[in-house]
Amino acid sequence: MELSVLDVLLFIVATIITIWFYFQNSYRYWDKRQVPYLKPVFPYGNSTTLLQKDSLPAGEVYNWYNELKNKGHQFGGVWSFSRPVFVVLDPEYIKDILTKDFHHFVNREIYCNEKHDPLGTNLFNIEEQSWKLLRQKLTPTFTSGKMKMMFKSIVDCSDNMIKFLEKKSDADEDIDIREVLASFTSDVIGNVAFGVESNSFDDSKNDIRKYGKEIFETFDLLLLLRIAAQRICPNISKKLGIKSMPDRMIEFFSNLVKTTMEYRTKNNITRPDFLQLLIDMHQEGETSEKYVNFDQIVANTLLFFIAGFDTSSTTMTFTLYELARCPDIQEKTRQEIQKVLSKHENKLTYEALQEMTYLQQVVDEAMRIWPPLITLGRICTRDYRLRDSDIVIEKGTPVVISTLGLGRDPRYYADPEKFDPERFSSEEKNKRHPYIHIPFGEGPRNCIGLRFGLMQSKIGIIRILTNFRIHISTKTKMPLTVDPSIFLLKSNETLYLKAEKM
Ligand code: HEM
Repeated sequence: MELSVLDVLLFIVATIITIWFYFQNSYRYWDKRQVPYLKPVFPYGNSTTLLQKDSLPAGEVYNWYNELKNKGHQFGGVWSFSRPVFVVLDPEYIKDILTKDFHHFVNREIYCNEKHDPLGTNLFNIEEQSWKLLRQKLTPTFTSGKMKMMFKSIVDCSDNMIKFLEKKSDADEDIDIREVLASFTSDVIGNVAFGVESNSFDDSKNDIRKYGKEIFETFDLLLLLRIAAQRICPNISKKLGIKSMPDRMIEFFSNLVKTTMEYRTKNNITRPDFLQLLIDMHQEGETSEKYVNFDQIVANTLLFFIAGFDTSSTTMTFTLYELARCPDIQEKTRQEIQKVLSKHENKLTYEALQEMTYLQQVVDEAMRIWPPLITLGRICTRDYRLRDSDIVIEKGTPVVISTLGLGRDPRYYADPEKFDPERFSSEEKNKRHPYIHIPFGEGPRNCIGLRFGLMQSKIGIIRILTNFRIHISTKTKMPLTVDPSIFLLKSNETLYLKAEKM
């Protein structure tokens, strides 16, 4: 049977009309459930940031937070394309979802395909029982004892950064501080996750740094299409078997782990790092409950690298930005550091770090304004009735929380743009709901690397502040603004600093 042009045209029109009806039906979802909502636009729903050039959807949740807040709501419904999404604003509801009723919200809605992409199946992505088991196995890797063991490696890695900054200071050159800190954290995580002694300051094109850049800084149309497909029909996109990263990247990291494992086993070498802890678990054998297989080792060392290096360098970048803008606070922080160090024979030790309480306030305040992960997400895994209401969040509904929105909400922080570490004194902290400041997430699925992330960020800041006075270069366009196009926080402007030797 031959089809005429008219048949084809009729088919296309019928398909468009069917899709349109499907979307319109979905756009009645929140109204039917008496949940306040933001008006959607066909076919994007409320994901209109996707319309912006070079834009991924990270910033949209912040916009949803503000729009719902301005209408006086504590929660609300939106649509990502045709898919209903639940946005939570109120800290007490956030506490229910992340902690108290966690068993209804165990998973994240992240693309994860165990069959086709074993290396994408890491702790961040996997679900339910598999997640629970792996989290139990990996938790002992992040105890304070293990952090103490890795402390010296991090301090040693910071030497190269200080040497680099000294050269820049002598030449009176501007410093792209984000790039410097990304090199430092890339060296640290390369060292503790893969056992590689890299120096990104001498060899800025080394492979670990190169792939790190690629993971976070490459915009790719395929990725954008995949996100759109996932949101409209997550089950179908899962079955397509697309991998989470390019084959050559997977191959590079698998080979790196394989070679290091073989070398250590053959030469009977052990090192104080994450990789060693995973190798030890692997060597316990399949019958042990601690056992992790080779793919799990690669997937999770890679995850530590991805989750650990950009988040920490972002924390340091924005802390230094605020300290450079506020010389008095910079001086106060330096004085505390020097006072504590003098009590510890001028040695930077794990114990000395724990005593620097003002530094912790400074980092908290920087993460309030600039949380490295601006959105937290969960997927409802069992129907859930919202406290004191008849509203039921149905199984399969994505739930999102804006850490950026909470941190900049004037209801919680007067003059939210102002950098003021006093907001995190114990007295001030006690006045606020604890779920307003959650830069590491909360509940059983919070950041497993919190201790490590804070430790390496503080070490970087201490090393810089004890060697240099920092200033904003005139080359920096101020004030910095948030780039909504990527998953992790970044500013639209490059932050250039000047470092003055002390
Ligand atoms: C300052 C640095 C860091 C920040 C701000 C940060 C922030 C976060 C946030 C917000 C989450 C999501 C939590 C939630 O959904 O409730 C997370 C999860 C995670 N982070 Fe971090 N992170 C940092 C450093 C690290 C480091 C250094 C590592 C590893 C070495 C790491 C590994 C992970 C992992 C594995 C998860 C997923 C946990 C799970 O699903 O069980 N993070 N992080």
